[in-house]
Amino acid sequence: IWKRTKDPIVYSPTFKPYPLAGHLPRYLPNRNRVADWLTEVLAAAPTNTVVLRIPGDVPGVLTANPANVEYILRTNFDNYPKGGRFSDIVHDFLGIGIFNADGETWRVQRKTASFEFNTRSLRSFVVQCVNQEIQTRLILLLERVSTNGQVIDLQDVFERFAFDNVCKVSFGLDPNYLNPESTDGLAQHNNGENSRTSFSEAFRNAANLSAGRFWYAIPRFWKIKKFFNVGSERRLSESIATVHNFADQVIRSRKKEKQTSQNHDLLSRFVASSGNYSDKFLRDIVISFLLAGRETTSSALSWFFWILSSRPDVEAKILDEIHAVRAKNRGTEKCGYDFEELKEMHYLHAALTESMRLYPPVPVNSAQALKDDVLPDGTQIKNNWFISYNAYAMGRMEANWGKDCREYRPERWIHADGTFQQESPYKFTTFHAGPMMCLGKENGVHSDEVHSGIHFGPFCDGDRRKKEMSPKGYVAHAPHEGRLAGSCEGKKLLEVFPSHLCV
Ligand code: HEM
Repeated sequence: IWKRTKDPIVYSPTFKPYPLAGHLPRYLPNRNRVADWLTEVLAAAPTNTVVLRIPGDVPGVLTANPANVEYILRTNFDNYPKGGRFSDIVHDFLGIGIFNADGETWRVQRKTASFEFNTRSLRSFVVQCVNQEIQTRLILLLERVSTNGQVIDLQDVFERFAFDNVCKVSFGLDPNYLNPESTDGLAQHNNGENSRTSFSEAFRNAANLSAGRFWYAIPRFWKIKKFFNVGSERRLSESIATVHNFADQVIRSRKKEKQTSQNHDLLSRFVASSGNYSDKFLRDIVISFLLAGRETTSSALSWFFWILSSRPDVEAKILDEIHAVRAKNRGTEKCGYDFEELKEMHYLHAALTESMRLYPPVPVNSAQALKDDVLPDGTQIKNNWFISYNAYAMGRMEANWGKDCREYRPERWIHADGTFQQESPYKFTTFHAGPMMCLGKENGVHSDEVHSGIHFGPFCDGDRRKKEMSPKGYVAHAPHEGRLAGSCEGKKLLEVFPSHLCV
């Protein structure tokens, strides 16, 4: 048996599989601490890269090596689409939306979306939506909780805050999920708004249950549950149906308004663009955008405030910087910040980036090889294998960040002249890199073009974009607005939530 099953694959000497069982016996005792376990595995491997084999699944490569990451995300991009392994799992929910698309289907969405993300009008719309959400909901909620001495789940609050924002920007729709009238953060809606509430809840369930499919010890076991329509799969199909029905209604009415609409949201922009998209295609696009901005933003904010709760020194520096910028620009009495002010807050930028280095909202990202290949560190990869880069582990590799890699130290992002200094996106992979880099990141595709040397040629209209860019090319980003909310009126968010943050 041993001879017949002898594996021709070359494994890392520090991460050998068991005969037949592969790495399953190593994975099972660590399945409740996968992120830390994989960090240990990758840190011990000579090139921070290992081959993984779980019986019943295709083998794959895990890496935390920036040279390998650059190779798969940029140099040999065409050989590493998302592929069927990923797409199969999320297809029910995302369809062929940008998050789940490859090839021409991805390119079409990326082209329109990246153009729109760099327009001044969309950026102004984002600022307007986020400011409104902060002033009329978030601050009211936090103030009331603080006055009453209540305990709330801050991650839940941020999730609702992010969902309201991203719905308004993507859909032109306000679900009012962060309702200040509700002390536990749960929206209590009246009759007319019930469908919006159930849409928000259904969206949350659909996202969580779809993600749960990745974590089965027996890969594809969820397909059996889906076939019999039981348990989590039944709940998932119900949630998806609710989301889809609601989205379809909005899309139909938006198409009717097409000629008269002055809406600035992304859906209206896609409807108004020259592409004659089907309702289903538009639905897939919008759902991907909702997913893209919702949990990423709330996860980033939750970890950031959790870290700050134990670092009063960093909190004090952030507040000093905010006060200095405010005093310099327009005194202390006004709330809200514009792009130019945010750009002056280098320490705040560093503090947030450092928190996302250690706790990236998207900790793992995968692609699938189309052809056999050899990565820059010599690791062999075969056709159809998956390849994952592990952003969580990458933020904790001594080879990437030095001996103090596990320390939270915003100063590592500050240049000698006091300004924020970017890192290569192939080393700081929190926002992905290469042509598929996150569109929600400030500087959007531009920062990546600078790092990767890629020009978006066929997908971007350089002239119009240049005209519409602000003088310094800054792009709106929901978390910037959110995280400044607490400093309005001089209040410190961390005094409001001393130690009750749930993450
Ligand atoms: C802290 C906040 C965020 C983080 C850490 C983040 C991270 C990421 C990552 C890792 C990806 C790559 C995903 C993949 O290809 O599998 C991505 C893609 C994307 N992000 Fe973000 N994101 C954030 C916020 C946002 C926001 C607010 C939006 C806008 C609504 C957004 C829009 C997108 C889009 C459209 C893509 C797909 C790009 C493509 O495939 O071409 N992101 N983001």
